[in-house]
Amino acid sequence: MTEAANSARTEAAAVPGERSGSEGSERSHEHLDHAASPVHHHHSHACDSRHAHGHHLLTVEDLSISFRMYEEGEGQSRARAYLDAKRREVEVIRSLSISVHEGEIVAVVGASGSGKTLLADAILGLFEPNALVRGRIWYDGAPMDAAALAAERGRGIAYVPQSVGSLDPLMRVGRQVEGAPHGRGGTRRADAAARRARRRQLFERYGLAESVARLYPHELSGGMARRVLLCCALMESPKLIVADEPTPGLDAALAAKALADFRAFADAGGGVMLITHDIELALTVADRVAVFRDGTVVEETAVANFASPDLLAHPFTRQLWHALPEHGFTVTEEEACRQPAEEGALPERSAEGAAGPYPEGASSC
Ligand SMILES: Nc1ncnc2c1ncn2[C@@H]1O[C@H](COP(=O)(O)OP(=O)(O)OP(=O)(O)O)[C@@H](O)[C@H]1O
Ligand code: NI
Repeated sequence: MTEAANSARTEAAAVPGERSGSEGSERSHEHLDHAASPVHHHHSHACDSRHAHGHHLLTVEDLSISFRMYEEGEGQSRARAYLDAKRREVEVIRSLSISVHEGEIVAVVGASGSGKTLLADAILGLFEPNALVRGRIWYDGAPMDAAALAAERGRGIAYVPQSVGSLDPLMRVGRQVEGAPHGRGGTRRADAAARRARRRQLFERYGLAESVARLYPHELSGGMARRVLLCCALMESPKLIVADEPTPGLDAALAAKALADFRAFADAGGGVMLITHDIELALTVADRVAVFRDGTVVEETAVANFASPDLLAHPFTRQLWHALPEHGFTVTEEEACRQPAEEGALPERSAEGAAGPYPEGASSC
């Protein structure tokens, strides 16, 4: 993608609806510490033995993200205000490590609010003004700080954001997907034509009529907007795609198409981090699953290990296994609130009082 379109999209992506602030992106660079030397060949997780993976495209090590809440402590001495602010520091991601290799899809599954989008934000170099970020991130073998990550956004690392509000509201979606052409004169015209052809191909693949290219984002339905975001990511030749909940709003056929495209992208040597709350979906397409709970990865395991709960190491992952519809019953809230001490098989229960696929549910715990 060329500079203009990329920066347009980048700026848009820096203000994705809910809770981002563009001013925040620069502020916390110094907090992503890079003291250690690159250790990207180090494996501490279980790798998929079926899958002869290539090198690490992405390694996140010991990532922690906290938010400072500033409301308190005003009108007091600075020292007092500092202490109050410290006390109001809320850690949302803690000691998180995860990696994505060439050729694989790693699904990140976890309940709503467990920190999945924050992980994506950190990988894309998008930080809130009040965020404190610590840890190490390597992309394609190189240690990265926030600025370096932001520079890869839309280039080496494509992002399918969760919020459809991240499209540029002032640009027709066709141009937005195509991006501005590279080069000068004839080269530029050829590049523009090639981009248009590629965009048309993607629109056709995702059932977007050619007339959609002339629409502005606010004229799209939610599902159309999501397909446009997918087309944006697939337009480029990134090495890594970070897709945050890319399928809601798509019907089954379109969702399957999107997942098949991620699969093809990975099979061609790319890496995909597929963030989803839908573990069933994750199991159909991913090579490995990183199970998220309360801001950290409690287990990173091969999809094949979901064949039996005995192959799963963490009690929470086993609870997820038991909660899969094909295993006949779900976990009640009471069980969900129990501590990992009760590691054995959960007693069989009816679906009554089920807390959904995530044992902690919406958290009445
Ligand atoms: N700027 C912020 N200040 C304070 N807390 C924040 C901020 N941004 C996010 N959080 C908190 O961090 C937690 C994780 O949020 P995140 O969006 O990463 O969850 P998620 O796993 O992506 O959820 P979902 O599945 O609903 O998208 C939430 O509790 C959220 O309230
Ligand atoms: Ni999210």
